[in-house]
Amino acid sequence: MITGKALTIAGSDSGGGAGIQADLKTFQELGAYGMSVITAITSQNTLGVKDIHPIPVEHVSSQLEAIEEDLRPEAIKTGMLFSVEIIEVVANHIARYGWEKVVVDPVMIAKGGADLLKKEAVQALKKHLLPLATIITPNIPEAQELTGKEIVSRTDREEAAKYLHSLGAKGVVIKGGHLEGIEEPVDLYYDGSSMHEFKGKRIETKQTHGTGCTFAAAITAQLALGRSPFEAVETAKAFIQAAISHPLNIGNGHGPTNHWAYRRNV
Ligand SMILES: Nc1ncnc2c1ncn2[C@@H]1O[C@H](COP(=O)(O)OP(=O)(O)OP(=O)(O)O)[C@@H](O)[C@H]1O
Ligand SMILES: Cc1ncc(COP(=O)(O)O)c(N)n1
Repeated sequence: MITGKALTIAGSDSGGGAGIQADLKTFQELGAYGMSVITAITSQNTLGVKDIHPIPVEHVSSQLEAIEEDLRPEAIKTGMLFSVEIIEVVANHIARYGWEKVVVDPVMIAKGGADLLKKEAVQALKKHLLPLATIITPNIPEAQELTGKEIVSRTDREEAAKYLHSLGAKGVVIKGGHLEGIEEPVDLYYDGSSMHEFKGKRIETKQTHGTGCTFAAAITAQLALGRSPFEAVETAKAFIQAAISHPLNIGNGHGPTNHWAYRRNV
């Protein structure tokens, strides 16, 4: 029986716009049951990241064990993983427990510029986590880091998606939020045989803190509820479009998106 149990393995954002907090709000809005494994505590608001406290690996491990022992997730999402050690322990547990629907959001740098993944951990992410991914959701700078290639054209994005698929990710979404000046930010989704595009309408706003986390969490909630990867990406695109279109206008920097806009259909 599908009950919609969704797990996020990510960092805590004290400001509530990204990370664990964005993920749990998104799960709730889409009718999934949310669970969390915290990898790091960030002291953060809409102006930026002030401090990062990584959680010792044994505590990451014991959170994962507690969930497997009793609550088995139906889909999981990874976000900020910070270090090689945390990536290894997370990947080992996912493989050992046979958790199957895995959304990997390869979070690297916060909007304000802080490193949320150590430089040396990019290779570990590629080696250990990418092969476990049902869907990986890099933005353009993250796709460049993962492929080692500059991405300018549409063809570059398609090639990047195919390359990441060849490394083991079953599905790849290259997000288009960073395509400056383009009216319809297109997210490309490659499922191993076809390239699909999901178009949005660009909103000129600073209120985009946590867009990537929210988008990936919406995919995860949908997978936990039994939707296909295609349906999950389609709904996630509508969810993030609504969340960006109805900003809360709080904080003095990059404000959070509006997680309840989609369900309330505002
Ligand atoms: N200004 C915008 N207007 C409409 N859609 C947007 C805008 N910015 C981002 N998006 C959409 O939001 C989703 C997240 O994309 P984005 O490329 O911003 O991810 P990201 O950089 O990982 O986000 P973040 O780092 O803030 O978590 C994508 O579906 C993208 O197309
Ligand atoms: C804990 C955590 N996880 C992810 C992000 C990325 O979000 P953004 O790029 O919008 O700052 C973040 N800022 N904090």
